[in-house]
Amino acid sequence: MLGRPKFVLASGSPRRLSLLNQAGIEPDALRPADVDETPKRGELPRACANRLARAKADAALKSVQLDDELRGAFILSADTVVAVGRRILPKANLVDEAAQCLRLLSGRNHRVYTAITLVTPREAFRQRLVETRVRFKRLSEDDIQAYIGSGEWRGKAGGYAVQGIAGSFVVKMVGSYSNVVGLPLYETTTLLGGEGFPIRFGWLNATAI
Ligand SMILES: Cc1cn([C@H]2C[C@H](O)[C@@H](COP(=O)(O)OP(=O)(O)OP(=O)(O)O)O2)c(=O)[nH]c1=O
Repeated sequence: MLGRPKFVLASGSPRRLSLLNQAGIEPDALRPADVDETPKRGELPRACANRLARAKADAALKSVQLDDELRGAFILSADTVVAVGRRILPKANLVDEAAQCLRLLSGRNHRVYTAITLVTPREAFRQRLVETRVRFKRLSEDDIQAYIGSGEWRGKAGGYAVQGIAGSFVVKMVGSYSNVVGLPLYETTTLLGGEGFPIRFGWLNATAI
């Protein structure tokens, strides 16, 4: 019997790997793509997420094509963008960037977009864009400084990680939670299943606590 098709995650994000694992998918290889993630001038949030997910998939495909073990694998990439209106928030790497993001998000609604790109074994590209609306409580300057001290914002789009302390900032969320963390699990598994990748939860060992 043929084994399951190979699967490559084109991401260096530990969150994406753990979300995939949560859905019962263990990648055969990780191929993080080194792409310039700077939004283009005037680029809208959805377009930016779509473009970057596609660029990560393109880069991973090039590396997979050169690898005898992985050729013909399914490849999945993703990009998460946090936006207030048309404005794309940075992936915060500096304290000032994170503090500015949090001041902007305080007491307001924002949107989190994750684009996923799937490359099939026949090298067809499939793309999905998922949107989640999030409302934060009002954050005092003390809240912001305490959060900055946690360091949890580092490398995160919009300067926060909902899976940590910032989960308690959320007054309301409309849409997928896993999408905010970085990989929308319903859309990912549906897309993969629709392209013939076996999604069989029966194979799983239960991990929920
Ligand atoms: C909003 C939010 C983002 N994030 C993370 C998800 C992504 O890892 C990151 C956004 O950056 P991305 O550029 O989407 O991903 P990445 O550079 O971390 O990984 P790769 O390109 O290799 O796949 O922010 C959280 O972990 N929690 C959150 O609540």
